[in-house]
Amino acid sequence: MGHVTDMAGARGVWNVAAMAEKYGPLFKLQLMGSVLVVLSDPQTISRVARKTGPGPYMSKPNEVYKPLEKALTPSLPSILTAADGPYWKAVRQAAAPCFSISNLKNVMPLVLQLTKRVADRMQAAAAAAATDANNSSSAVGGLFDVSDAAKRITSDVMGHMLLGEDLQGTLWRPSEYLDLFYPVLRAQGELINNPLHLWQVWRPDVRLQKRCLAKHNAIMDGKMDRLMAHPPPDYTIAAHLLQARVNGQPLNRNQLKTEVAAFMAAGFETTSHAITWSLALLAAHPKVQQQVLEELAAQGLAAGADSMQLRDIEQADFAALPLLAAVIKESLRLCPPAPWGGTKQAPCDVTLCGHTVKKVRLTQSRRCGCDVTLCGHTVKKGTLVMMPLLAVSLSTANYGSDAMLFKPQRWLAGSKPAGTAAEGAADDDDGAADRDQQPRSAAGVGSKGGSSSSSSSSSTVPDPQTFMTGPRDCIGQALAKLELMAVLATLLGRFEFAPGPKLAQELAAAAATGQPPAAALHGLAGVHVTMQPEDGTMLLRVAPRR
Ligand code: HEM
Repeated sequence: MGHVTDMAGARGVWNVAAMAEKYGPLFKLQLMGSVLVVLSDPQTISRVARKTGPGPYMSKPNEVYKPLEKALTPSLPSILTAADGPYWKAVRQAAAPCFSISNLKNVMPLVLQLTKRVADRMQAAAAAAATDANNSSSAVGGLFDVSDAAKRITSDVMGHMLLGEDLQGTLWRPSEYLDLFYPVLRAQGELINNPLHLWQVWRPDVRLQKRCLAKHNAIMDGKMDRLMAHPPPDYTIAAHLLQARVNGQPLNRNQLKTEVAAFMAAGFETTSHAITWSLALLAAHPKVQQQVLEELAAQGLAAGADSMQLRDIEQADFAALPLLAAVIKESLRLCPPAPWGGTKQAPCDVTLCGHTVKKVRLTQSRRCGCDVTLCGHTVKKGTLVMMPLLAVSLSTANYGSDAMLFKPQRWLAGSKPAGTAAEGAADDDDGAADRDQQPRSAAGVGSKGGSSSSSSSSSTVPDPQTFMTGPRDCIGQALAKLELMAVLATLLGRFEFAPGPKLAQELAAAAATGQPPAAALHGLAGVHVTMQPEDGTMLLRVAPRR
């Protein structure tokens, strides 16, 4: 099919998505001596990821996730990377209560406070642009980096939730952690692509990455010193982790450090990109943005003639904002922050999709025991089964010929009568003629059935593949959904968002070649573990709503 490097690098996941489109919902890649099965059918993915249902449960293979452990010394497994077993279970059970509905109620005021700090900053940027005598641009509003702002909000949320610490990102104080995080993430991405990378010490980029990793390690050591000296507040994830027991023993300092780093990274990064991509997609689809505004206004959540009347969103409002929830689902579909999804390993031979995948040896020393059949194909014991979410999202078999179009109304099917204003607006924006409301084989995917126990109302339940399903699903998904709804409602009720110069240029280029706006966003994106703006920024024009 190609070279192994087709899968590596910032664009590798798009190549795998293109292969899935060409070869179907289950195909096999041979990587050196190993066989990798790639799935893009949502039902088969649910079947593989869940513990219940037909067939054996597939565990997470630690060796695949090992490069993610290299950011800290010593490199230890974390909740994110450990294979299913007593260690992972103890950490997961200890942390789970932090994401309960009752605990998240306390997080809502914090999210609002942090978002309003960002709104003040946006207001200032818009005001400065309005009074700037040198501003020759006819475009309305001030330029604002929403990617930077989103990272500041979500990292501050995690600072409080994880350690009870105010990281002051939304006060625009310098943050050593944020400055370092992206070089560290890129170093990890490089490591996944090329495990020899960190030994190539003659390369200046490798030396820089090594320095970043060492500094990141030192920051986490500092956090541990503080944690040991001053026990964190009871509501924090760290406090819960201190209660974890593995075979009767508490986590040692290095295990605790590893978990704190894993929660911090997994908790702030993905959600910040989800906010960024949602705002960028709405900037590129002004009619949908207008519909969202009308939905917010109907609930008293949008600035009108008297902006003093604007009230804060509450969790109880979420159910009355189905279009905003659908916009979030559609953004997570088109720009999944974790586009590689998850990888599992067949514990024995499994049948999937009616195909048989032969017994393999991953390494010289590991021998496989039995075969596994998936969808009628037998996947042999030891085979790695990869479930890249971007391949699920872009598959026309799953979402029809309009899979690349931003159509939030596809998630309203069944819950909204056909022909609502929202549907019309979204269709017009992408010029989509196809009004078929049902996602194809993913029709059941957005339903409550596949979501985890932490999900809230059906209107806010994203496609379960966004957060994976089963025991290794995303532990933080309820927090992520809360942040997305609260941050987006607060910002969209106050500001109008339009493309900044770079996005406008990409959109024009895409339109000139007959490509949809999502292709323009993909053109600006790169995958370094997560899908993020390749240059780290997303400049949009922001103008206060009147
Ligand atoms: C839009 C935001 C988010 C997305 C798209 C997302 C996506 C995912 C995905 C796809 C997985 C499965 C990875 C795999 O199987 O390899 C995962 C796992 C995980 N996520 Fe998230 N996540 C988000 C937000 C969060 C937040 C807010 C937190 C924590 C506060 C979090 C913490 C974790 C952890 C700890 C795991 C590993 C769970 C386990 O294996 O038991 N995530 N996430």
